[in-house]
Amino acid sequence: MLGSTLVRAPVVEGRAVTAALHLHAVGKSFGRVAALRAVTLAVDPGEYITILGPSGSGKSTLLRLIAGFDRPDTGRVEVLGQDLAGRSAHERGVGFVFQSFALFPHLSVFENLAFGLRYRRHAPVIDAAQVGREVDAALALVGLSGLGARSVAQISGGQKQRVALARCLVGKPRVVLLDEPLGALDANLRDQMALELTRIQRQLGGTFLHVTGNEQEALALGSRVAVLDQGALVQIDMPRRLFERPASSQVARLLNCFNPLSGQAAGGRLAGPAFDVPLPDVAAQWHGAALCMVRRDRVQVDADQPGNGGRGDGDPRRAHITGTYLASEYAGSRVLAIFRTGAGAHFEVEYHLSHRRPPAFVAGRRYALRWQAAETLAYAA
Ligand SMILES: Nc1ncnc2c1ncn2[C@@H]1O[C@H](COP(=O)(O)OP(=O)(O)OP(=O)(O)O)[C@@H](O)[C@H]1O
Repeated sequence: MLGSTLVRAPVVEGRAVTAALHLHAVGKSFGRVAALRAVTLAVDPGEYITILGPSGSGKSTLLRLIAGFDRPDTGRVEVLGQDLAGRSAHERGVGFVFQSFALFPHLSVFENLAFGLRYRRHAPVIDAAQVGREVDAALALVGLSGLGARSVAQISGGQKQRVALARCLVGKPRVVLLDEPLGALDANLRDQMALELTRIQRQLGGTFLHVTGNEQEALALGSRVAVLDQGALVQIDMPRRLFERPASSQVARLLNCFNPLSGQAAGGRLAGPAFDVPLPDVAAQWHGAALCMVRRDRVQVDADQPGNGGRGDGDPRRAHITGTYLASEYAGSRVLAIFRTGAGAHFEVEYHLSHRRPPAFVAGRRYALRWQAAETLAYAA
């Protein structure tokens, strides 16, 4: 089977002794732009790591340095303990799946896979029967058995994505790099292919590094998620931990599921334009500029009670602000209800339809938006 031939790191008493991929303080600048700043990351064999970052955060640069398409200015890249400095892209044993698929358009699906096997510099496969077996195994792995004779011009976008993945895997890479692999697919295909990627990775036991700007993709697929911001790795954590405890307000913003409230902290409360809400206990003694992040799915919406001065329903640990309902966005199993606060900012409340349904809000009407102080995240600004 294809998976059994992938190179794995030695394991002692169930613990890997060598990282599959180890970046040591890798830095890269383009002129005055620091694309990567001392990035250090160790990826265990068999891990599926997602790298989440906004546009321009250095995701592609990072992959290009690992793949050997570009060289770091500082630091080093190791695969299974070997320093890759001075090794060309062909000699690294690192596979790359491009967002644009980068297939040879004039070749069949079979030939797209066979090409790399026959013409690679290190250990080319010349025996036609062996080429056939390896290509068939890779096509079976990605669910494309029987499609080998088809021209790549005659297959769908989803199938192209699978061919691109199979073409990478047929070379038995030690590490698989995926550059926004779902970016070119429509929403249905994206969900399907996301499941396929994790199935394939588990089946192979391979090491995958997947970069994306989509927080849901990063959280759903990664066994750990590394967050890249302005060229620096700002947090590496399991998805649940990252979601519940973003290390900074930048990370929380990137997760795209919080409402930010900036104001002045004093006396255990955060006061800002048109709000005055209790801070969580960790920030009870704070004094000065601060930022609270309120999870969209933790907000309760009720009919507003006029004249309460924004102090809420008497529970001092429960925050209360007033918002005017604007509109809702429906996204499959979720609904996002959008309100405007007294300060003119948008405040969003998320309803997961399997848990709770939104009431019938009336556009232009004022509502009370409430949450528990203990459930907010506080950051010094
Ligand atoms: N060849 C280059 N020459 C000059 N600047 C570059 C080059 N490649 C990248 N940069 C700059 O380095 C920074 C990081 O770019 P990079 O493409 O790695 O980001 P990214 O996170 O992959 O972005 P996107 O998600 O938009 O592809 C950006 O400021 C970019 O403009």
